Amino acid sequence: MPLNHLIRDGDNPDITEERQKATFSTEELAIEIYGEPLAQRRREISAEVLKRPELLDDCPHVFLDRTTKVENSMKKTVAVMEKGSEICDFTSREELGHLVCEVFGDDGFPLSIHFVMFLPAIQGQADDEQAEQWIPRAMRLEFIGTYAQTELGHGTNLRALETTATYDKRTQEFILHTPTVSAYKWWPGNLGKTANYVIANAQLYIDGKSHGPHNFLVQIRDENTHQPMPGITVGDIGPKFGLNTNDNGFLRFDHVRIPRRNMLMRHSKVSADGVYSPPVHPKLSYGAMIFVRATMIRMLAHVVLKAATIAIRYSCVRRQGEIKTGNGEVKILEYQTQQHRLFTALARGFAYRLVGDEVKNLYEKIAEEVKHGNVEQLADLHALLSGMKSIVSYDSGKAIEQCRMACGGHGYSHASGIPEMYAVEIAGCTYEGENMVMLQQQARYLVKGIHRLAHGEELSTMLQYLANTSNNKFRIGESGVDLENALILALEYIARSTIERVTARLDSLQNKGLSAENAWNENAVELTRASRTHTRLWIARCFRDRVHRIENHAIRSALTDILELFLTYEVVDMSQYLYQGGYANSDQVAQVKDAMYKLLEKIRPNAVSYVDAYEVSDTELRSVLGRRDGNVYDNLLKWAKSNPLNRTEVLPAVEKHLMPMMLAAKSKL
Ligand SMILES: CCCCC/C=C\C/C=C\C/C=C\C=C\C(=O)SCCNC(=O)CCNC(=O)[C@H](O)C(C)(C)COP(=O)(O)OP(=O)(O)OC[C@H]1O[C@@H](n2cnc3c(N)ncnc32)[C@H](O)[C@@H]1OP(=O)(O)O
Ligand SMILES: Cc1cc2nc3c(=O)[nH]c(=O)nc-3n(C[C@H](O)[C@H](O)[C@H](O)COP(=O)(O)OP(=O)(O)OC[C@H]3O[C@@H](n4cnc5c(N)ncnc54)[C@H](O)[C@@H]3O)c2cc1C
Repeated sequence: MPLNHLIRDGDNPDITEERQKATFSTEELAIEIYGEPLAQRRREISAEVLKRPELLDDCPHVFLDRTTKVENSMKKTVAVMEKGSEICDFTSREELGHLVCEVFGDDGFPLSIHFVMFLPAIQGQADDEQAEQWIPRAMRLEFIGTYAQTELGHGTNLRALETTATYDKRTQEFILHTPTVSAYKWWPGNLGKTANYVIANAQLYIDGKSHGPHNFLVQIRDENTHQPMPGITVGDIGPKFGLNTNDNGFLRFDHVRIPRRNMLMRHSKVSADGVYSPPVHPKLSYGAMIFVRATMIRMLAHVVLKAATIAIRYSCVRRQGEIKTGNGEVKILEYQTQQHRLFTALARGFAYRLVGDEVKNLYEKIAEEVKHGNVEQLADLHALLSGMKSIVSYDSGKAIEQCRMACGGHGYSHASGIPEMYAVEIAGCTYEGENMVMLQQQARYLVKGIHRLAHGEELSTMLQYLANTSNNKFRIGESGVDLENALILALEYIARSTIERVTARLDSLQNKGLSAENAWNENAVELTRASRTHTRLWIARCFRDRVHRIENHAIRSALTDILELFLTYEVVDMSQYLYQGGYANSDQVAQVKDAMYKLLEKIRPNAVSYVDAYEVSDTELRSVLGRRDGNVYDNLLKWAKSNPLNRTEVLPAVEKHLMPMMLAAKSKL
């Protein structure tokens, strides 16, 4: 029985040869990633989808115009809702998530924000009576909802949002209003053409006094006719870099009245006679963002692992050039440069995927406490997620782009599937908080940590390494210090010294009389760097702990290679910081590089098996280059021939424009 369970007859022999080299069971690695029941259910769901043409695309979706893409996704949504429960358990987020990936891919679908933000916002922020009123109807899809916070003029600075919700005591209603063009809601997913209700974030006014942004449930389209409600102007914002199947929208309220009980009142309340009760923590109305920041990590990792699957498989069936003259053309994966760009992407994908599980679990634990009024750990969670969403979105984007370029010219074609993946993934740097802004949110927390330490106050678990000042010398190669430990300590030093340095500079500027705000802005770039080093350390530690917990020896060993590659790559990438304070010398950094290159060689025979074990079906991958069977060239030709420009030998446009021009040119002779 081969260790790689994806070997089939008729596959490209070059890819079969790769699978025969596996040194671990791909099935066991899949179980480690997904857990046994889910690994099995995912395969069953993928097989069921293949049997149902109504869930599959008639042609590659990149050949379609935007209107057809949107229509297709709506048609398939109905098919999923009608038949989906025969295929998967709708109460399991994991199973449903997998079905959605199979059927819709990455580019969006009509219910994405309904499930990802609208429902979570109600679950976290509605009081029990409101939850009872709204959640069952929303779950049954009697209507579709979205989350409308960002405005044309403001997305980051939420305190400056202009939409108002003014309480009218006389009628016990809120009046939602868009006072200026810059106050139009702009960007919410599925707002453009789909949603009936929005959770609108608006400045609450009672008796002329502002109480800051709060969330309100507002009906924007009739549930039966889908026409905009009175006082509502709504539409789609137009084509974007990616996510064009999603109808991101604009929205204007013209004095729209809603009942008092449409303000989400779990945390803050307005009584019938207009008395305002504030929440136990001022930022609890930002809960839906915290939820998405926590869950998006795994989603971003998933895209990296898909891109790595495509590029690694393709690199084993693509032959070009010789390493030793006369020995014949080699698989491009034999080149060290190719291994370096692809295996480091693979390592980041695995790290973010497994760490993403931990982040999700931590979020669920703290969210439950917050629901019961305990907000003690909210600041830690907010800081962690601000850093995580920024590092993972940006570094995943770089990894995906490396995968695309590693496929040469064919990577630039939509046949590879990677351009669309990149376009979707990179949006994660912007949505749920622009990365530079979020990194600074975390930097506030780090600077406070250094100040607490200086005052002898206790540090949260996450920051305790800041007190480890005895870690001041790189211990790579020393007897009794293994590679992993030396690298983790190096990452701790990088983070600690960077945070200390920027805090000292910040303090000294303030001591010289600069205002706190100006001192901050003068150090903003370094503060974001400090944030990055801290988050990369947190990911490294969390990934290491996760790998150490694996019981299956062969799988732990396979993932240890990936972990060590990840750690060496992170240290090399940030090695300039190791020289500050004389922690390391160039020979020691060269040792880390050597270890990294050895790991590339070690990982090479298992490369295809690592991505096979992640088990993304061909349906979901939507890539000619990344096909499981490795039969790329025949299928590239088929893909090109089937594109709409090839439907006729002579394009009507050629007949209409170019032929007359050429005829006219000839007639002038
Ligand atoms: C399942 C995965 C996802 C699937 C996705 C599917 C497809 C992908 C497609 C599309 C994307 C989908 C959805 C996208 C949705 C959106 O983008 S919704 C809009 C998101 N908008 C934002 O994220 C806005 C970013 N801005 C902010 O969060 C805040 O304005 C900001 C934090 C920048 C500042 O807030 P402000 O009120 O001005 O606060 P201060 O700077 O004064 O800070 C005061 C203190 O409050 C702390 N704090 C801030 N936010 C929080 C929070 N959320 N929780 C806890 N604490 C918070 C802050 O740290 C300060 O603390 P200290 O005073 O330092 O102690
Ligand atoms: C694909 C996609 C889907 C989205 N979906 C939704 C949705 O469903 N619902 C919703 O409400 N919104 C949604 N958004 C909006 C999104 O949340 C915002 O675009 C995002 O929060 C960034 O805000 P902004 O556009 O105002 O950027 P800006 O804040 O204008 O950023 C522009 C630049 O200014 C910089 N900048 C801004 N403020 C500061 C500061 N204080 N310090 C330093 N630099 C700063 C930024 O770093 C950035 O470089 C979506 C956006 C995208 C791209």
